Amino acid sequence: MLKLSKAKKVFNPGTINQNVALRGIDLTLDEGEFVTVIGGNGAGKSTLLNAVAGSYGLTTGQVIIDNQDLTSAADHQRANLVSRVFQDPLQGTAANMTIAENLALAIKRKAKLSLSRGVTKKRREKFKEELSILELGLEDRLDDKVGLLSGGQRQALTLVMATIEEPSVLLLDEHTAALDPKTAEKITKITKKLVKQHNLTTLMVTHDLEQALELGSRTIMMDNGQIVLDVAGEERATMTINDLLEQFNQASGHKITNDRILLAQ
Ligand SMILES: Nc1ncnc2c1ncn2[C@@H]1O[C@H](COP(=O)(O)OP(=O)(O)OP(=O)(O)O)[C@@H](O)[C@H]1O
Repeated sequence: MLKLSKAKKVFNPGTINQNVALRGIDLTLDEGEFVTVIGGNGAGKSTLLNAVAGSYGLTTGQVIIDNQDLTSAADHQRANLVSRVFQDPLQGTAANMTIAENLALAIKRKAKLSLSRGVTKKRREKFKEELSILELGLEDRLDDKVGLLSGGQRQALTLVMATIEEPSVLLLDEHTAALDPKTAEKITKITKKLVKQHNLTTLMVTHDLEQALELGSRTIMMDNGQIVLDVAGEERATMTINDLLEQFNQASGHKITNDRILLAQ
């Protein structure tokens, strides 16, 4: 469960560069709920994820995960609860380590075991099992260096690393944006499978409106540091991209300005 309560973030307060990035966000994700987040440039999407991850503190308001108030906890203190996958497929994995060693590191973060103890026979079986979900054949390449993998394979591995220990909250930060369309589609499918398999509470920022409606069960749109639209259920299930853009225009009073969304249309 994730709950943001009256979350406000002001950058450079009291200076000429003061910028209110979040204007009192109230957002609750139930256990296992998968919410997609869209919005224009500078709407506050990254700031929202950063606030959950603890990359920086909120100016006011609260972040609650599994009924624990983590508002003042730093990112390393939230590492056991929050996993995040970034846009760059090279960011989440260590190129000069093997697939098995990378996965062992992901487990070690929680188990506090040494790396050598991390790659046990039993764990190799678990890694194989997890990797087979991807249907990329990585389960047969446990001892290959990650640097040998393609961008898409690395992002798929990053997703397994982020989900294998079943974090309380999974944050996906435009994690398919840097991939070619075909690979992005594969990673989208893998995301769906892994989130379902582990029943993860997930918040995903995307500029791909089709993906925003395809994944998860609820979509929120942000504008100027606020949630201006929150759709789920039957309404969302029958929604087209045009409907979504139209509703955004009505709710925000202007057309969406996001270079990447516009390029993708
Ligand atoms: N570290 C920072 N210092 C000062 N201002 C910041 C900082 N990070 C973000 N901002 C400002 O906060 C606002 C929200 O930014 P944020 O990056 O969250 O938007 P976004 O919705 O992710 O946009 P985009 O889609 O363009 O990446 C913007 O006005 C941005 O300039």
